[in-house]
Amino acid sequence: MIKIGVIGCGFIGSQICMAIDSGFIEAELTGIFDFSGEKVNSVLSELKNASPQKLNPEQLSEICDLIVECASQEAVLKYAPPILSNGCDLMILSAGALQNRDFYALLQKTALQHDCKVYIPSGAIAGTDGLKSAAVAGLNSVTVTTRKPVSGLIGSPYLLEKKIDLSQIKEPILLFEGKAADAVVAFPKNVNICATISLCGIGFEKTVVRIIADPNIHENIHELEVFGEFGHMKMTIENKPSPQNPKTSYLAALSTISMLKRITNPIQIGI
Ligand SMILES: NC(=O)C1=CN([C@@H]2O[C@H](COP(=O)(O)OP(=O)(O)OC[C@H]3O[C@@H](n4cnc5c(N)ncnc54)[C@H](O)[C@@H]3O)[C@@H](O)[C@H]2O)C=CC1
Ligand SMILES: O=C([O-])CC(=O)C(=O)O
Repeated sequence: MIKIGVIGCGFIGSQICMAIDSGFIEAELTGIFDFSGEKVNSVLSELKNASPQKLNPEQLSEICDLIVECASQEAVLKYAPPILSNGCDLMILSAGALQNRDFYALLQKTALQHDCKVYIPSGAIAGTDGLKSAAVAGLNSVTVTTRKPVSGLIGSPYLLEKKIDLSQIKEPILLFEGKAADAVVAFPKNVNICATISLCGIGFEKTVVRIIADPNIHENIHELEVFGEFGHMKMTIENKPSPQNPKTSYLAALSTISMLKRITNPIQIGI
């Protein structure tokens, strides 16, 4: 059975641990890590079957086949290179960290050298299958429009830096319009999907991102619009936010669980 380690015991991490614990993902939950001991203990207290060790990321990578990062972009920057250097596969949720070209190249080189893989689930967006296929023939434009309730945006570096107070807004506001490379830095906990879309399509410099704060919605709504040689694609997804972390959509955890099921199954369906 594949040995899995989890970094980050928040919403997504706890959902993965539960899915392994229940047997829905056929794997061994070998170890977990979070810089909050409270979060680690909270996950441990909910497990019925698995008994993962509390280990740091380097220790995890010595005994696991695959580590799932569901912590933060900083965690990816710090832990991904040593994990891959230990020959351990890595699944990345905080995909915005990959906007740095040198870092992306380092991960690619390290993974190749140590014969391991980096997996990026589709997360809170849909349409990555069609986008990847379409990219083969060439794309003209890719635009992501993200609309979130105010509670899902509060605390973002962009709002703090620009001193934008959303608490009293009554109508939707366009907060950001620009390239994905800047969006994932300005809103590191909100638009990791834009990194995933950039990597599937035309890259961080050409992917256009719009971020709207909408006080009248309760869902995280993402629209993807693509033009290319294949034709035109338009996709809208209305995600329920997780009750534990309003920034994160429930679908992000489900997509990670689905990808882990795929990896642990010898029969592969879809691209
Ligand atoms: N790719 C995608 O589509 C999506 C990606 N995300 C990203 O996935 C990650 C996890 O999301 P959630 O589970 O909702 O977050 P969360 O905030 O519920 O949990 C994150 C956990 O990681 C821990 N953590 C943060 N930085 C750490 C570090 N450097 N070392 C150790 N522990 C650390 C925190 O203490 C917390 O317990 C976030 O970065 C989030 O932005 C979220 C939604 C969609
Ligand atoms: O969960 C979502 O709707 C999107 C999100 O936070 C991210 O991409 O970082």
